[in-house]
Amino acid sequence: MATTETATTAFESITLGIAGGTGAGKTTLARAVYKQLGGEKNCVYLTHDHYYRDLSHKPMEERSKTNFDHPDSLETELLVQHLQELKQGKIAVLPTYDFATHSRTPVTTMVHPKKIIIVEGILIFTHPELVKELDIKVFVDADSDTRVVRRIRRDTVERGRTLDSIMLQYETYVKPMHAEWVAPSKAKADVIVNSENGQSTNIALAMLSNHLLVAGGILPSTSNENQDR
Ligand SMILES: Nc1ncnc2c1ncn2[C@@H]1O[C@H](COP(=O)(O)OP(=O)(O)O)[C@@H](O)[C@H]1O
Ligand SMILES: Nc1ccn([C@@H]2O[C@H](COP(=O)(O)O)[C@@H](O)[C@H]2O)c(=O)n1
Repeated sequence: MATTETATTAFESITLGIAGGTGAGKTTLARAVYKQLGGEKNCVYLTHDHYYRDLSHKPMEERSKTNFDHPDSLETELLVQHLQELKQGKIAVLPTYDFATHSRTPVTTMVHPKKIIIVEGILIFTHPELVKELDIKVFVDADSDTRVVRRIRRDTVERGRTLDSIMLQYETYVKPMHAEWVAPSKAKADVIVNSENGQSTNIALAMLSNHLLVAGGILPSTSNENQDR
């Protein structure tokens, strides 16, 4: 049957949301899926981390005492706007963020719409408007001891933090906000991945990649369910 395309036809894309506590392995899984699906050829990668509110107008001491684990610390409405623009086939201009200074950088990234949009962040399942935009929701789970050890390693190496500051921030904000916001948001997930277990992560990667390649129209379905009889 012939189809009629109009200028208002929505761009067909499928969105994958990856949530989970700090250090759970969200970025690792999201990057692996992105790579497996052909990288920038087929995918856009959006990290909620780049939407932290800019604190450059505040003194440094005040900035570092901010609760970055509460949903209000992020400009999620801008992420939703970008997601909607991409789904409508429009270009989106994304912010970037500097964890060392707790501020947005002057650099923006222009991204073109792609068939697969990957969105990742600790709090992405806590915002109803964002949840509505996600077709597949994955929660990456790991024990809190595992996550805190991973975070210490990462934040000292990549985010310019001291051990004392990481521990203080963890006790004051990260742990209580995880219990209040992140852990309950697991109920929104379609799939829960156990990142303590390498095999679980590998299986999830293979299943998600296969599903997205077909659902995103990159590979034809091998199922004969829909064939004419
Ligand atoms: N399944 C895993 N097994 C072992 N280490 C992992 C696993 N997933 C992530 N890591 C390591 O833990 C650290 C934090 O992972 P990351 O993906 O950045 O977590 P998140 O984005 O959830 O904060 C990284 O150093 C990463 O290499
Ligand atoms: N200026 C900031 C902003 C955020 N954080 C912490 O980042 C964590 C989320 O990132 P993950 O990659 O770990 O998921 C979150 O727990 C915030 O505490 C920060 O330290 N400084």
